[in-house]
Amino acid sequence: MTFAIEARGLTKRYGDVWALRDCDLQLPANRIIALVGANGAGKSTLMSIVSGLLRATSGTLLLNDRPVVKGAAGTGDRVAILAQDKPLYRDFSVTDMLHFGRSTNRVWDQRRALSWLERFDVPLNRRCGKLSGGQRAQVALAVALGSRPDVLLLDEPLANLDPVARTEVTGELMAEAADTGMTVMLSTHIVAELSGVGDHLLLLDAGRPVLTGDVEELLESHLRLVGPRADLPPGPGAIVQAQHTDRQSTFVVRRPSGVAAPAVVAPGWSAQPIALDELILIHLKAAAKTHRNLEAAA
Ligand SMILES: Nc1ncnc2c1ncn2[C@@H]1O[C@H](COP(=O)(O)OP(=O)(O)OP(=O)(O)O)[C@@H](O)[C@H]1O
Repeated sequence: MTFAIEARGLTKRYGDVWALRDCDLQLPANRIIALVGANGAGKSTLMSIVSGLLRATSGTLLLNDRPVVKGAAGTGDRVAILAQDKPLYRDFSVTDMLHFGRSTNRVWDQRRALSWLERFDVPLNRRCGKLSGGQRAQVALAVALGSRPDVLLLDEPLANLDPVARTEVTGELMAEAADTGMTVMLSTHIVAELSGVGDHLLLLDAGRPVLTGDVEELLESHLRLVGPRADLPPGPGAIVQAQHTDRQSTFVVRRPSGVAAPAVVAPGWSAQPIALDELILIHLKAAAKTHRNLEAAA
């Protein structure tokens, strides 16, 4: 199978700071990948390496099966990155920004860039410096889309958008990905508003992937089991979290893929689904506990 983005042992160190640690990743093509992690987790670093702007300390990164070399990202593949500080010229009108996009990109799709701006009612003759933060984000997105990338990397693109625009943007990006075969990787640390943002998840913690997979599959495979005090949960699955009182135990388990959730788990036990934002927080807590244990053992 060809993955849009594949990493093997990918590591990036800035002096003694490990931004990425020995990451193995396989991310599918033609999807919206939500790259989630706390501040400093390594999201921007990963995107910069994927885009060819930054060299990894060690390891390999493949884009559509071809190695990415700094300065020549995935030879033959078009990669667009939209960094956190959206690069727009304040004195340029929106139309000027599209001319700029046309003159600085090998491939340019004016219709695609324009239809994005029209879709979001961005005034074309207004100077970028006079646009709202959300409108500036839309212009930067339109310029990135105009370059017809195979892989579009968006670093915190939703931060300046209101909740309605956020949902619309992610919906439109999913439609664009379906129409064109583009893969989108979109970073965010707004866990509470993650629902519907991506169809594939990559959760980074302290430079390491701690959870990755199809969002629907992840939601289906995780269950919260509540029952009488027990050392182990009933049924199959890896324990992600265990909490106990004198009389009751609560486990969050990740069941093997393809195993349907049972209607009744075991006598006295109940099973509940877990929302995505909660699932992410549970995995982050589990990862932090593992780090603490590893540090204590070292
Ligand atoms: N140029 C640099 N020099 C030294 N350390 C750096 C540099 N860039 C990033 N780092 C460090 O690498 C780690 C990962 O940073 P990165 O910017 O990739 O995280 P992030 O997940 O994108 O964070 P945020 O959500 O805050 O943008 C952090 O500890 C950061 O301080």
